Amino acid sequence: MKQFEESMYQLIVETSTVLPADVRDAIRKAREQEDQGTRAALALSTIAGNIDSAETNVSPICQDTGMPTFVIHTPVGVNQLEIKKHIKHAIQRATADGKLRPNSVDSLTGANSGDNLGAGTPVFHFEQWEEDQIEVKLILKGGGCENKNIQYSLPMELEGLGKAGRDLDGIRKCIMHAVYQAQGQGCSAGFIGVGIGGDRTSGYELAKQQLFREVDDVNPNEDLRKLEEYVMEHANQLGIGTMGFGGQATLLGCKVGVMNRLPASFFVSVAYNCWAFRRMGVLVDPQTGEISKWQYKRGKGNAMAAADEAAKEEKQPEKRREVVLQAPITEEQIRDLRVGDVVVINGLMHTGRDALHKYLMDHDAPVDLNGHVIYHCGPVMMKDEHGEYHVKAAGPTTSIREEPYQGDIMKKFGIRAVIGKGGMGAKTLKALQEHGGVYLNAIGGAAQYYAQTIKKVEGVHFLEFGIPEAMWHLQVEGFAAIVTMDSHGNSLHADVDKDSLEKLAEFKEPVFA
Ligand SMILES: O=C(O)C[C@H](O)C(=O)O
Ligand code: SF4
Repeated sequence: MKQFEESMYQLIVETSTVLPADVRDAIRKAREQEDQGTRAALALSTIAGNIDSAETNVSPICQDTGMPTFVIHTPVGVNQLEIKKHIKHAIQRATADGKLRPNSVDSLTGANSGDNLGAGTPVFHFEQWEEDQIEVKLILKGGGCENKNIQYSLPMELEGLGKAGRDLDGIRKCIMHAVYQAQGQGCSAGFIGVGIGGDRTSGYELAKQQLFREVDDVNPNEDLRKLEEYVMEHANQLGIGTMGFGGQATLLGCKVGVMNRLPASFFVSVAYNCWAFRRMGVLVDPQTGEISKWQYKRGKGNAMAAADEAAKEEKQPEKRREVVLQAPITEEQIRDLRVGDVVVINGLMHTGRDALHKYLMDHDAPVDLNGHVIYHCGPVMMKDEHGEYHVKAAGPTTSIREEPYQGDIMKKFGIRAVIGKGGMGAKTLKALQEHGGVYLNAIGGAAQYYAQTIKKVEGVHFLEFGIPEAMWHLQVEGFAAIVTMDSHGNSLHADVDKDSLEKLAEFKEPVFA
């Protein structure tokens, strides 16, 4: 079955680098709804360009290639142990080739296995079926959107929505709340899978299974069909928008499944997936190991940027202030920036995420950070034959995880700008004001777009933290991001959160009585 391993390799590469047609169509529709020149439209056009680049470069759409999760149906008699072995080899190969980021981390020591294999990774779900082909479906769901999954236990009281009971209307409220609480942190506009019932484990599994449904399929259960339609219409009125920048498109898909529960339990489990909704499937001939059919309409050759050009001709984008900065940056330059400005960075920036922030709290930095820029990013890197590193994908990670550390670290080292996505909280906002700092929101998932701005990897520290967590020193040119938190106490994230909570409260009255 040598060919089977090759087929699995193809499936993994396609899933990581080519967004399927139904997802592309949903993103296209979202773009049509946004007014040109708004922050949301700008973000969506970057996303569209990024989707095209990933396909052209055969490189990851987003640097977080997620938890590889395989759902496999086999004819009776097929050896499932062999299948697992071949898939594991294919995963190792795809990781070595820079199509997957090494993402399997020891939960106690923090050690990265380096090849995406380890206890519990990848995830396999096997089922037998009566068909004569093997079906393998794969989803690569990143950590940022995984963190926005949520499970409700009914009855309960929900922020903005009041009591949610054990009925269809209570479920409706949970789903609306799930979209609200994700804000832009899971790289909205997103897709949700909802599982009603089960226990805590099977409920989440059911929610994830829904993500394998096509975006435009119709739920055969009449109640659930109505619920899905309601959510699609009303969640998009919350005004969260792409990347939480505000706007019309917040949710691109909602799929709901139901299963039985215990009398005492009533769970509503929601799996949130970012716009970089990477899932694909294949049918494989068990004799030859070759792919006989792709299970979703593929996105290959279905360019996103063409729509962009058409849109540009219609309306002229609104002008916004653009400020070019190069580190070291002065406090005066930072105090001049306001929410809404576009900052273009040239020169040096340093990556840092969870492990580095924790480390810097009680250690010195290995390089001078005074006036410098920290980028919340865990890139995909490849080393060439001369030992030099090259960036394969490098979008931002969710910044809020650094909330306990960020303000202190900026003050301690004189850092002037932090780049990430999803925004930060009150503690950081206060520190930006006191110290003279700025938060720049990059477009989550646009890993190819940002990789192209990185001209050279100057060096690296803390490689022992693993590739994503290491501190990479990068030379960039034309790295653009939007000021969403400034040194005057303004936060776009706080504003959007407040406005969307008010809108959420408008959906308090019962709909499905
Ligand atoms: O781990 C990453 O690079 C990104 C992560 O998926 C996130 O959304 O924060
Ligand atoms: S960075 Fe955004 S697009 Fe990438 S996996 Fe995380 S949530 Fe998804």
